Amino acid sequence: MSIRKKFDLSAYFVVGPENTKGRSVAMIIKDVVEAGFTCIQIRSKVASARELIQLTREASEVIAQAGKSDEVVLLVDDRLDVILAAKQQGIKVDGIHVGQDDIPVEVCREYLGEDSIIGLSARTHDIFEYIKTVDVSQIDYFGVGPLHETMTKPDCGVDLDGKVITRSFEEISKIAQISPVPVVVGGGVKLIDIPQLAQTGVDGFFVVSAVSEADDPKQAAVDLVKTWKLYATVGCKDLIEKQVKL
Ligand SMILES: Cc1ncc(COP(=O)(O)OP(=O)(O)O)c(N)n1
Ligand SMILES: Cc1ncsc1CCOP(=O)(O)O
Ligand SMILES: [Mg+2]
Repeated sequence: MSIRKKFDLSAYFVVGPENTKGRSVAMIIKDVVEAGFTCIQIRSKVASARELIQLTREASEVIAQAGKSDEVVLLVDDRLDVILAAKQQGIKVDGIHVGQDDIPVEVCREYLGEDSIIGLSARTHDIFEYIKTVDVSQIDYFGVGPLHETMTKPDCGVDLDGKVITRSFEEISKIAQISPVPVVVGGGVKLIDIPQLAQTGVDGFFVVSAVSEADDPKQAAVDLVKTWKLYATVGCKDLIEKQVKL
């Protein structure tokens, strides 16, 4: 079965060489894959096309070595050219994430085919109306955020007036209810946010710095996955009892 039909967005790690404090991107990806993250996105605004292809290759190998090529998806941010080159070189890459000003999703679908995953960042302005009405026929999920302002992407959530709009848990719950496709939330997400985020009904969280800048990325990733699983799968009544066991 195509991975597009059964992928899991719950724990999503976005990373590039500018995020790792000089440490190996591949080693941190190995940590998060072993910790149980389900999606990996290669994203760099500084790496060359060839560096991005190499990072994609290394990520794909790390996922394969963990025996998780059929369950952990590997996406690349923005760069359809990089994905096409990687695929031509035999690298298993599962799709692309694009934003509102990036290459259109219809073009991505045409070049990547029906088995690839395409994620789209939701528009900031009038987000509820946008999510309810935009054509989602070519996309597999929405990226929504930020939860908090973030130095990793200072322009995330900038509205028409230039101000950053962050999303409350109430707004995120509403987005989860109205969205016709799965929703993943990121931007400033830290471990402390996970219990409330998991209870909003969204399909997952995405992080960069909570893992990539941690002293111990593996432990940070384990804590995020464990906490998400705990809070996403229980009802409010069970929470007090379960919290004791955290
Ligand atoms: C999962 C996820 N959601 C949102 C984004 C942001 O993408 P975009 O709006 O294209 O901005 P850049 O990441 O390209 O700066 C993302 N990358 N991943
Ligand atoms: C890639 C991206 N897209 C929206 S916010 C963001 C960066 C989130 O980084 P962090 O988890 O460090 O706040
Ligand atoms: Mg983009």
